[in-house]
Amino acid sequence: MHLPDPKDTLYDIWLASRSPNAPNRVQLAPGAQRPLTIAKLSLAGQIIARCGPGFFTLVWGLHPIRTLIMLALNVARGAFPALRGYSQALIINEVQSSISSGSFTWSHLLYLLGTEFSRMVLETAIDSFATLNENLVYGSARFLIEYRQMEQQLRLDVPTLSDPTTRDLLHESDLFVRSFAQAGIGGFGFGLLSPLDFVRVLTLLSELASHVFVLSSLTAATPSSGTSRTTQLYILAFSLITFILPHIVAWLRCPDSFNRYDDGGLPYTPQEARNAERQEKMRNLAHSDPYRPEVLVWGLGPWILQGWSKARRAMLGLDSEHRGTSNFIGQMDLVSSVLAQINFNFADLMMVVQNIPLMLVLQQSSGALGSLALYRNSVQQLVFTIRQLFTTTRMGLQSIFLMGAFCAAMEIEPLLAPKEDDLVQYVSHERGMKIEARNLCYTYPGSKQPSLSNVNFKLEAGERLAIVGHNGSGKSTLAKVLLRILDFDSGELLVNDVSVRHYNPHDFHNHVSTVFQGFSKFNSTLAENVGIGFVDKLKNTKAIEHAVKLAGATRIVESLPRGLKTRLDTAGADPFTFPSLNGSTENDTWASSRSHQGLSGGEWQHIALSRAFMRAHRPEVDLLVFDEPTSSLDAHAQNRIFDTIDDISRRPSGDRTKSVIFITHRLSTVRRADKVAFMENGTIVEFGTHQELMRRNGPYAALYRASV
Ligand SMILES: Nc1ncnc2c1ncn2[C@@H]1O[C@H](COP(=O)(O)OP(=O)(O)OP(=O)(O)O)[C@@H](O)[C@H]1O
Repeated sequence: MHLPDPKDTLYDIWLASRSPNAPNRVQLAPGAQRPLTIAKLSLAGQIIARCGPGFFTLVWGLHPIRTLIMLALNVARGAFPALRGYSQALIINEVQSSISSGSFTWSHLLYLLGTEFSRMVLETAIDSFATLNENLVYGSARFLIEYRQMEQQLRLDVPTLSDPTTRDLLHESDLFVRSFAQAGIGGFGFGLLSPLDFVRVLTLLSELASHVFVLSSLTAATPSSGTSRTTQLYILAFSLITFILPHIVAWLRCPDSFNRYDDGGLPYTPQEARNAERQEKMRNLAHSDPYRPEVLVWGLGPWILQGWSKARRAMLGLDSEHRGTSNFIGQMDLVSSVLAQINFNFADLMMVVQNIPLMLVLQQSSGALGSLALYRNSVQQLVFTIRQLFTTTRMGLQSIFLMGAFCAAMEIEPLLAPKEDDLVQYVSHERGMKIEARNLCYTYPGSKQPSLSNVNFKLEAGERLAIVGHNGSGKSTLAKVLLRILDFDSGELLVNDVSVRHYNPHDFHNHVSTVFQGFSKFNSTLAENVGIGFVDKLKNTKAIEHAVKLAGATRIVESLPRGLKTRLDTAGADPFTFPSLNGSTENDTWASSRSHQGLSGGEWQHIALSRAFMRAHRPEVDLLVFDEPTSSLDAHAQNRIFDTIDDISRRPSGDRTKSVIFITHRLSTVRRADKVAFMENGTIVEFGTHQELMRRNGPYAALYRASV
């Protein structure tokens, strides 16, 4: 049993909360409910102690007065149902006694109804004000939490996000954020309880207290009846038991239905998590446009439907296939249905028994009908409130763990960010970036084979390096390591004679420009697709036109119906529509959808190159990395791109100002490089000028001869 240690971080505590109870069970799926054990309660206590005060101060600081009003009104709201019942019972009692005494008048009845109506108006007014006030407090808190989450998400780098445990942490942190989405709007969002919903607990407690008060005053109503206090207590206890018993029997039949969130929205067991994942995967395959051609060509429809329906049926508990296959399970079904019937009959019986204390109350309160109705209503409400409190507390416990995940996620530091003491400011080199790799090794998380092993090379400032090699030899991985997208496991990478790990990646990225092999295609305008290469100039049409010209894409732009403003159709490659970054007023989706335009693979490559050229020519950029920049371009376009890269990376006088690395399978372009690195099995096996390597007559020479 893990008990928190003062040295444990929030992350450790969150991690411990996910460990299963029994040693042979698997780790709880992200979002799965923690079992109710002493150890887990102790962890929950630690989370509250560590991140509760900070969190609540944060939310409290948004609207202190409104939050106070919200708390007070939620206590008051709790008394409303009992008050309502009480007031309506009084009316019935008065009408009953006036009829029996012969003094009934319609005007008196109207007066009573008028009083009740005024009470209702007042209650509604308070309720509306409370809701308005609450929405404001909730809205601000929701924004703050979502903002913090977005801010942190954007700080995190690829290695941090590749860690499976970090991904689980962020998943739970996201559930916490989602719990705010519907907080306060009738019920708990996604079956989750946000910390703001804790005011509901106040309401429930106050509701509970008011029902108990009404009930005790009813049973103690007529001392003249001669019933002792003990008997009155017995009556109350008896009626409570008769109302609670059916719930207990139902719980014995199916404890899970009481334990879990009742919207079925969250996975509970690892099996459910797997089903949820499969269901989602199949749904995406069915709905997503980019997969459509292959779904059709390979005839995947039935397979998708079958996979989805199996997972979905299991999620919805409709999996009769499993139930029908085994005799034992069949028998269990029979037992279960008999139990259900017994439970049903039992509930019927209880309805009869529940009337016994009612009769006693009726006898005590001189046969007042209002009291009878009030009594019955109060007991029902009381049981309902107790059950709600139980569910809320259970959900509350889970929300504490999710809050722990959120707070722990906020503390994650990006893996590539250097510690403050190690930080070195990047200083530009006049001739470009100088790079030296010493025994670089890297294995992707979860992979057994290293993708880079003992990579050694040296690139002087201003030099051009071509990286070539067979598929899967590690070229793109090396490019990502050099670009500080990925870290390396061992070895050294010196940039301008300083270990690259000392640079802040954000600072370092200001000095590079690149085209990735799998560059992004945004479902947005052409201008935005290019402009995001240098966000500062996103609204600068001239800068975008210049970049487009450098990439030789002017003809493409001119051929489009709305030029730079044409929305590029990615055929769903981008799952979400790229938001209008430049605050464009083009909000007529219908009109813009008419001007959607698809591009060919080569045209898209021109757009990606334009994006890189948005900043490539800037003086602060010291390194250009192109991963297969011309793989889809014709020979003329390819030559023009390499000429442009050449122009950009030197002054008019001819002096080099930028280092260039390009990865290519088109070996005819390699002659443009000063050095060639030939990669095999994750390492550089040959390094030198094209002529040197040809003279060596090794694997590079063989590949060159085969391809040219
Ligand atoms: N995200 C990943 N996770 C695990 N392994 C990966 C990942 N990406 C690449 N690899 C593996 O790393 C190795 C090198 O891949 P890389 O993409 O660097 O090769 P490449 O030389 O660029 O290939 P190509 O010429 O086909 O583009 C391959 O064996 C590949 O399977």
